[in-house]
Amino acid sequence: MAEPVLDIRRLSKSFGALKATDDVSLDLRAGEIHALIGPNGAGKTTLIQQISGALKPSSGSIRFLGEDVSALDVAERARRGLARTFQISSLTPEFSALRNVMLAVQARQGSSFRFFRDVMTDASLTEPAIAALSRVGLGDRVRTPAAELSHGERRQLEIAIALALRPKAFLLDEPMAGMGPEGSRALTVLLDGLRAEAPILLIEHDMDAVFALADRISVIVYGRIIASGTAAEIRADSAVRVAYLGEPG
Ligand SMILES: Nc1ncnc2c1ncn2[C@@H]1O[C@H](COP(=O)(O)OP(=O)(O)OP(=O)(O)O)[C@@H](O)[C@H]1O
Repeated sequence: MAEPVLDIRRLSKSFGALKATDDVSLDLRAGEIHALIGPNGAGKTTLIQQISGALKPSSGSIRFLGEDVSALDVAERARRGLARTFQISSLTPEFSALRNVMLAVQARQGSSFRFFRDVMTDASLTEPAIAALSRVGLGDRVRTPAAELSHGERRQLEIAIALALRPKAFLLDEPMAGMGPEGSRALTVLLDGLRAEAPILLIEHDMDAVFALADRISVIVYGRIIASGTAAEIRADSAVRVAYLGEPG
C-alpha cells in the first residue's frame, strides 16, 4: 500500500501530570476522510495542534508526504501543504471575503510587500481566490466583509482560505460547530467533494456528519485511541458504545 499522506506515530503530550495525548498513532491516506471523535477534553484539539506544529509533542513523530516534519514550525508545515481550520475564527472581519482569501494566497506565494491596490488587481492573486470562494458556494459574496457573513458563510470562508493554500491535507477542527441543520447539510456535501482534492482529518462532534462522511473513524478518550475502523465497525464496537456513544456497559 502507498505510504499515507500523514503518519502520526506514538505521539504523546503531557501538561504536568495530565496526558492529553497518550501514545497516539494514526494515519491519513490519499482520498479519505478520517474522523477523530471523542468526548469534550479527550485531547482532539491538542492532537491537531501537534500535527499543525502549534504545540510541541512530548514524544513521538509526525511524517507528512514521506518526510519527518516533527521539528518544523507551523509556517513550514503549512507551506508544505498542511492546511488547518480553527474552532475559533481567524478571519479579519472588516476585510471582504475576497481579501481574506487573498491574504492566504499571497502568503502561500510568499510574495514580498506590495501596495494593496496593486494586489487587488493582480489576477494571479484574485483568480485563485475567487475560484476558492466559488468552490465553497460564496461566489456571490466575494465583496462582502467577513463581519457581514452569516456564521455558516464564515465557516465556508475559512474552508475557502484553506483551499486557496492548495493543501495536500486538511486538518478541520469542528467545521460544523454552530451551524444549523441546513448549513451542516451543505457543508457535508462540500467536504464530501473536498476529499478528492486532499484527504481530511476531521474533528467533529456532529455524529450525523461524521457517520455520513468518514471513510474511517478513530475514537479518542482520555488522550488514547480506543478504537479505529469504518463507521460500521465503530458503531458495533462495544468499548466505544460504553465510553463515548453513551450506552450502558
Ligand atoms: N495548554 C494546556 N495546559 C494544560 N492543560 C491543557 C492545555 N490544553 C489542553 N489541556 C487539557 O488537555 C485535555 C485535552 O484538551 P483538548 O482541548 O485537546 O480536548 P478536546 O478533545 O479538543 O475537547 P473539545 O471537544 O471540548 O474541544 C483537557 O483536559 C484540557 O483541559
